[in-house]
Amino acid sequence: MKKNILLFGLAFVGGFTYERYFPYVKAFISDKGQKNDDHSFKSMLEQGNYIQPKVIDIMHSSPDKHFLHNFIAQHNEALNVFKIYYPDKLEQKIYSDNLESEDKIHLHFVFNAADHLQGHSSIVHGGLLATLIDNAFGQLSYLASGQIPTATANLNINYRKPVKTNHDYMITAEIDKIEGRKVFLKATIYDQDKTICTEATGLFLTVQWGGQMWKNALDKIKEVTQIDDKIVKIDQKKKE
Ligand SMILES: CCCCCCCCCCCCCC(=O)SCCNC(=O)CCNC(=O)[C@H](O)C(C)(C)COP(=O)(O)OP(=O)(O)OC[C@H]1O[C@@H](n2cnc3c(N)ncnc32)[C@H](O)[C@@H]1OP(=O)(O)O
Repeated sequence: MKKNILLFGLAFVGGFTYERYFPYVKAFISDKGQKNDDHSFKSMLEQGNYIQPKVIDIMHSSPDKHFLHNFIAQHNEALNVFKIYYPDKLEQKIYSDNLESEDKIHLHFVFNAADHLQGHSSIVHGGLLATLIDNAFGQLSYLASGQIPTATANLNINYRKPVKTNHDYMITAEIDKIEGRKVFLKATIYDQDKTICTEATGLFLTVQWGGQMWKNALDKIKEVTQIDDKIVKIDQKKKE
């Protein structure tokens, strides 16, 4: 009888731990099923000490996926490359809730759209570019406003040159200014020769709704990071 209770207890704790942490641990160790891990901007970003935000990996593997992550997961063949980068210094600050207003918050987002996303033949649909820019702005404004959710109030896009399918492009998005609840942003899409293909500006306003799943994902990262820290400390003690 005691043995059965013990086994039941172990199964419960094991199941709970698996359910709670597995998606997040998996996100850290998996290759996220990317068809192509390489792209034209990789060495430039590595040299600039850019890294991929862990929260994005987590959204890919988490049941709380939002629209773009669902879209990518469900249409695995739509984007050959989908990678978001920001300065490595920024990551540590975000997870330690230590982001300061003078930190120059920006991100780079490399994408390569497959034929599935063409509008005209071999040209990426402008609506997809708007979506990618909108999402980049959403992420940046969320971080810049101290992890308060924001909503798109205004988005302006100038399509200067066609963006081709099956080619690598980089979106660079940055904060222009912040005035109270208003976050003003700007973005540019470059091709591999640094030619500007698309320019955008946006106004995002902080809102009371919609941010809980991102907050949960960030909290999970903090928990997993704390677990990692503890393992590192235990390993260090063993060596001493
Ligand atoms: C690393 C990553 C971490 C994860 C990150 C999370 C990623 C998430 C990514 C997902 C991203 C997905 C993103 C999405 O898809 S968000 C979904 C699409 N957007 C919406 O659904 C928003 C719909 N609109 C609204 O709900 C309201 O209109 C909002 C909330 C925007 C403002 O209504 P609210 O009642 O709150 O404010 P207010 O009207 O008193 O105005 C306040 C001030 O703002 C000024 N104003 C307002 N509108 C405009 C305008 N259009 N141009 C210029 N100015 C404008 C206004 O004049 C006033 O100025 P002032 O008189 O005070 O000077």
